[in-house]
Amino acid sequence: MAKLSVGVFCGASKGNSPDYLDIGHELGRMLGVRGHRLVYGAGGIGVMGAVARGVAAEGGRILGVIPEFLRSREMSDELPSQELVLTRDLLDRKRRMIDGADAFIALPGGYGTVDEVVEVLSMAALGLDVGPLVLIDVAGDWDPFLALVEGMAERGFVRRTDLCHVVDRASEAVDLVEALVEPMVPRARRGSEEPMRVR
Ligand SMILES: C/C(=C\CNc1ncnc2c1ncn2[C@@H]1O[C@H](COP(=O)(O)O)[C@@H](O)[C@H]1O)CO
Repeated sequence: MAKLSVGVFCGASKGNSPDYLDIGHELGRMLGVRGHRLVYGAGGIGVMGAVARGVAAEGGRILGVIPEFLRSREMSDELPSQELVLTRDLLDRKRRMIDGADAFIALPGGYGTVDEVVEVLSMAALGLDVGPLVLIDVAGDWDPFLALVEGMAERGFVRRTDLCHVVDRASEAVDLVEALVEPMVPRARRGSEEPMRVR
């Protein structure tokens, strides 16, 4: 199996149940064990931090991408060692993460997570070059979002409602991205900024 760069979108908050941090950490561990590189928003807090620490616990590789203005707010003391790209703003971060990943896994989160998920879905809907997207559902988290998409389709505003996959376990998500990316030619890495190492 080729080693992938997997973009993970998830909350900078920890949610209202320990399950969110647990599944984030488990996802990170799975990525590390399978030798995939985590591409994420460089957070040391919330579910983002749990995913990164999971990867680090298995000695995995991490690329963090964060706008300068979020560094002090989201990078925290518990941030594991990683390569870091600093971006001008959130839009630049999103572009860099999407261009730098072969596939995407989204855990529950807030506005930032939904923004990133919608970006990938709308790119796929337009036929642009973007990796497959798998959503991990912990407690019905994605149901309202999926209902919104179904509703838009029923009203004739969305043509495809099959542009992402939903699973409820970290291992299923990793299995699925491996299966979805394997038949494809790996995407060319874009972006020219040299990452710096932190910690
Ligand atoms: C403000 C802009 C766009 C819409 N909002 C966001 N876009 C991208 N990233 C965001 C946005 N709001 C928060 N974030 C960051 O995403 C990460 C996860 O956030 P969550 O809300 O906890 O899911 C975290 O790093 C947030 O800071 C203009 O481009």
